[in-house]
Amino acid sequence: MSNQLILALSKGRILEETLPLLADAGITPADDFGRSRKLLFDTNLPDVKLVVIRAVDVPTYVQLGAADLGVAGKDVLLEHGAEGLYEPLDLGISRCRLMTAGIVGAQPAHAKRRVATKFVNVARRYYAEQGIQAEVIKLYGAMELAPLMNLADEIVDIVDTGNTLRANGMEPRELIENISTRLVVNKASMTMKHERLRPLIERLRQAVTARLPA
Ligand SMILES: Nc1ncnc2c1ncn2[C@@H]1O[C@H](COP(=O)(O)OP(=O)(O)OP(=O)(O)O)[C@@H](O)[C@H]1O
Ligand SMILES: O=P(O)(O)OC[C@H]1O[C@H](OP(=O)(O)OP(=O)(O)O)[C@H](O)[C@@H]1O
Repeated sequence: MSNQLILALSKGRILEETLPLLADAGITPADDFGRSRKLLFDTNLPDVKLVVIRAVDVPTYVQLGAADLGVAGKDVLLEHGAEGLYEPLDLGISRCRLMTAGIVGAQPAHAKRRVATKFVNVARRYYAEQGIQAEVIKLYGAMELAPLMNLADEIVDIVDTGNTLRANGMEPRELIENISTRLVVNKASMTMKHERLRPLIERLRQAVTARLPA
């Protein structure tokens, strides 16, 4: 393990909300951040580097110790599994819900419910807990299209405003989990680099707390 602390950030929507939070915690990326094709960045803190990767890859980097810490949606963490990871902090950003959804008014047409989702592990677990037989179909995006094209009876997906569902004649059904973005830490790093990780986690914790309504 190197002497650097590597923080893995989720690209996209989460990144936009993570950067102001990092700034509040006194962590700012080097000047070229966002202006180059680079993926590994220095910060104002000499021993902290950032990597910016796809959201689904963050748990893998942190679990396997390529990164010491990571910022990832709870949806992604539930799907990946928690092995080798601590989750010390809810960052309170990118809030949304993981839900089942279907065509407005439609009843599942098949004895074994066909469910399209990119969250296959979450979906299998959820339907098993409900005692519902489900055939889970893996998709990588545009889940809302699947019931319209009769590929599936239902989807499991992220819902925020509900606009995407409404725009496609669909309705939210059951809540599976409330989602927000979490800080995750590699378990071995937490032991080996505790002295340097602890103040960093504390700075982030204070930045999160400062945003809570009084
Ligand atoms: N509509 C939403 N509102 C709030 N948070 C959301 C919403 N959609 C997704 N999220 C959260 O943001 C995370 C990343 O979403 P984003 O749409 O940027 O990436 P993605 O489409 O899953 O990733 P990629 O572009 O790499 O395929 C999700 O894992 C979830 O935690
Ligand atoms: O309830 P809403 O406010 O409409 O948000 C839900 C939508 O947001 C996410 O998609 P996103 O906009 O990130 O697009 P993508 O995942 O397909 O890239 C998610 O996959 C839903 O489709």
